[in-house]
Amino acid sequence: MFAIGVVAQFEAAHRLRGDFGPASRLHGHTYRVEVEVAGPQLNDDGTLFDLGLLKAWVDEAVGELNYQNLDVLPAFAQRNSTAEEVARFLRETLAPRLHGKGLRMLTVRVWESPQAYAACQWELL
Ligand SMILES: Nc1nc2c(c(=O)[nH]1)N=C([C@H](O)[C@H](O)COP(=O)(O)OP(=O)(O)OP(=O)(O)O)CN2
Ligand SMILES: [Zn+2]
Repeated sequence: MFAIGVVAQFEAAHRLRGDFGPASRLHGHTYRVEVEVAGPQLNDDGTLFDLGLLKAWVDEAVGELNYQNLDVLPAFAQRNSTAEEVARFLRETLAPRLHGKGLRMLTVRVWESPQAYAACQWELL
């Protein structure tokens, strides 16, 4: 299996509903996003998939969240804006573009701080 990945960053505010202590008040994070795709075969040009295209798609998806209050976005209307749900949003945005390209697995990792992350893995075939 081969894998490639890109990294992006965004700033956003949110509050969590539930028993999250200070995190139930409005606050912000500098989120770090890591997106990896994996597959068994390289193309004739020696790549698994074009890193530039992957980066452009990730930047576009992350751009929808940058400098937003996550809680007022339609994507989070019925969901707590946890790092897991941010990872889910990015997976749901990216996966349709990645299907049918010989890739097997999409992994999205969302860091809320340098110490804490949530990840979402999705089979692409
Ligand atoms: N499973 C999850 N748990 C929590 C999430 C999450 O996304 N998934 N998010 C939060 C809050 O967003 C919170 O802002 C994070 O707070 P905390 O873990 O306390 O981290 P801090 O850096 O703000 O605090 P330190 O104690 O200084 O590390 C909470 N839980
Ligand atoms: Zn938070």
